[in-house]
Amino acid sequence: MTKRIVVALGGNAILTKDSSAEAQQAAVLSTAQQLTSFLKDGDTQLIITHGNGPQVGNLVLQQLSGSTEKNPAMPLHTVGAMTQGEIGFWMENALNKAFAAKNMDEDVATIVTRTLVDAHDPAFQNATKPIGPFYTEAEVADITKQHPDWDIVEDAGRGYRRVVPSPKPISIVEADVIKKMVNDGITLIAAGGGGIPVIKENNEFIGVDAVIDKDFSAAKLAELVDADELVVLTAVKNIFVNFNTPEQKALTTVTLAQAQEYLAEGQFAAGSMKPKIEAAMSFVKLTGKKAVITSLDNVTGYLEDGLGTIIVP
Ligand SMILES: Nc1ncnc2c1ncn2[C@@H]1O[C@H](COP(=O)(O)OP(=O)(O)O)[C@@H](O)[C@H]1O
Ligand SMILES: NC(=O)OP(=O)(O)O
Repeated sequence: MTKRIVVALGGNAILTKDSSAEAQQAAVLSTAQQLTSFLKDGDTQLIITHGNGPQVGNLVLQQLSGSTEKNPAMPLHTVGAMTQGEIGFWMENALNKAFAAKNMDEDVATIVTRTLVDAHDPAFQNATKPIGPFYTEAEVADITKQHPDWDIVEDAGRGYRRVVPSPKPISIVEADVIKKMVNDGITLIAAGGGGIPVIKENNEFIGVDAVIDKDFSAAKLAELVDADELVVLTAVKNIFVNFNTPEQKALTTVTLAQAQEYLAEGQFAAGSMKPKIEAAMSFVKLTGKKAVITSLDNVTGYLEDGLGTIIVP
């Protein structure tokens, strides 16, 4: 029976250290090589979604640095759309190459995707999503002078970053089109960067300035396209309780009830593992299907031996 999988790619799938186009394309190629394993059985449909935090923030900076009255900087939602094109292009090339190397004949495409959000989502009053580069404490003073309207916060001990609002996805506008395309056998890159945030007014979609968390959009997309599995690929093979302590313990199969307990205990860091587990849990709760959180380099380990953290009803 055909299986439909939505994969959410973490930051390390695209950007390691070097932000150049060459380095990001090299990272995307190595990601694509791992992803081909999902299609080995010839009976799986794959929808790939990815983050855009570093890219959208960097592109906003480039927009601002060259902006003039005749050539104004584009708003954040439109810059988000640009990153879907940018990363989708890299991913298409990489998948073509990776499939060809394995003599696999797969069509690939990217769909510029809009994600519906609530104009009254409280997230618009409280910026939480880090985008763009990291700044040192000394650089923050300078950046704040240049951009007094920006919110800048410390990001998990790694430096300071600009944060923007990150409303929760209500729906994915292109969900039905995506379903049709995967049913036609196309490996699809969709809802990149969490999707372009839009609100609906008088039957029209209007872009709003925010960056949606790709793990939440992936879960919403997986729910709307009736996916059999949601697979969140990040930098760790398993999620842990007592993470980074001597009592650290890897989680293998976890029920929703257990995951809820760990969440309530504060086992998962906000802004990193917490949104992933929340997104995974929401998919499992709403669909009764399973969600997986593991690393990119464990794709084969998961597919062949069930390794990773698997969340079940
Ligand atoms: N309880 C936990 N178990 C495993 N990893 C955790 C936990 N809490 C925080 N993390 C961190 O969360 C990271 C994943 O979040 P992040 O780097 O934001 O994801 P992304 O892959 O989407 O870029 C892991 O690499 C790990 O460093
Ligand atoms: N949009 C989004 O969630 O991007 P990152 O995963 O890169 O933060």
